[in-house]
Amino acid sequence: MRESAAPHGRSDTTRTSGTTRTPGAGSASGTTTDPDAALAAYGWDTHFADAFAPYRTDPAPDTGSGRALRPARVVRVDRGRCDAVTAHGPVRAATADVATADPTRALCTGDWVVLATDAAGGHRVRAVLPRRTAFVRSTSSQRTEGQVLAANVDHALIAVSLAVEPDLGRVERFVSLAWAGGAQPLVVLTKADLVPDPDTLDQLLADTEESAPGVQVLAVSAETGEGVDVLAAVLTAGTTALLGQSGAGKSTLANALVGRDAQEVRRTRDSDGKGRHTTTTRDLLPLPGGGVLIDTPGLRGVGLWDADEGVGRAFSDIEALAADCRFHDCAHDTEPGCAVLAAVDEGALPHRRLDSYRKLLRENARLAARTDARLRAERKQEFKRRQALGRHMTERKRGAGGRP
Ligand SMILES: Nc1nc2c(ncn2[C@@H]2O[C@H](COP(=O)(O)OP(=O)(O)OP(=O)(O)O)[C@@H](O)[C@H]2O)c(=O)[nH]1
Ligand SMILES: [Zn+2]
Repeated sequence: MRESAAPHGRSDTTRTSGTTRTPGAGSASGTTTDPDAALAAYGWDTHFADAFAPYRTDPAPDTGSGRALRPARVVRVDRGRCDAVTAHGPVRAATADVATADPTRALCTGDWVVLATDAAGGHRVRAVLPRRTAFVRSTSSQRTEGQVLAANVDHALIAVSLAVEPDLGRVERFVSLAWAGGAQPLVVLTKADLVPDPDTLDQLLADTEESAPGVQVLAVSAETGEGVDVLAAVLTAGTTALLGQSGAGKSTLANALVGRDAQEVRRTRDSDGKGRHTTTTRDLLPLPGGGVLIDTPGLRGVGLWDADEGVGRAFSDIEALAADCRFHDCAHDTEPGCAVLAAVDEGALPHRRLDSYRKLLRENARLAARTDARLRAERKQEFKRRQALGRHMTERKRGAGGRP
């Protein structure tokens, strides 16, 4: 809602909050900066501030230290712990309190959480604020299940290398995935310096635009810097996730956007944190001009997950044509009066694109069928476990004479 509210204010706070904190600033009393402003560099906005409000008034008696609960954004998750950033810098926190058997609800990069700190300086994630959006993918064909890759992503930057002819089917897949994840896609043709002929570059841009209706397509070169400023300006608000095949130039682009200096500053600042951990925010990078970049390894190879609507949006041109098919359940295959096939015959719609649409829908349907069965079985098991646990607890209480 207030997405465009204050990119400038945001970038200012990024700089001041990033460089003026000194070691030991963790003791809340010495803080003069508005914590909300410091967190804005990591994508904090009124939406999350509202979600956090009930915790803010909570004096957190259960921490036993009198310390207030704080908001933090998750940078990376590993077994039982996560790296997160707070208004006062990076922390490492235990995640046992928010453990869940449902992989689509598991804590992930980009989540905003409620952090409790005990008297000894130990941090725990107490709760996860409701996600605005989530990127979920299918993991493997054997154990079909959704895995959250990134949460609260506003834009998806799809990097496609111009070192080879762009694979438009892959562009379509990523665009579907972006929409399915609730993010606005943006296609970036990287390594533009490798296509010196402007006419060829224009043609490649046009072909890509045709495969991604309603999506901005930009050409950039990290090598020459061409287009990087334009891209940075597009990313100033909200959180952007980097998607794209291996070798597409994502890391190079991230470096160009973040700037080498910024990364070095961050690295030295990481050592300010308590303990010996070498927390880096590599997966969650505040951009110097505003906005946050999420670059997690998991996002790099992608399968669809519950992406029906995403595919529909990525192929909005085909879905619009389909409204004119004679049969409302037309498969655009051999049906008479098919408006989609007519558009292909007229040359208005590339056949390649229709094939790609069908393929992605089929793939998604296959996954959905497999998962439904599995999820049902899992929920049943979970229910049985809880029931057994409930019985066990009651029996224990009785056994110890602790009848309520
Ligand atoms: N000519 C040219 N080469 C580039 C450009 N950007 C990246 N490259 C090269 O492309 C290769 C891959 O770049 P990376 O940034 O590592 O690609 P990536 O997408 O992060 O790859 P993964 O980490 O495997 O996912 C490297 O050899 C880069 O030097 C560019 O703008 N122009
Ligand atoms: Zn049809």
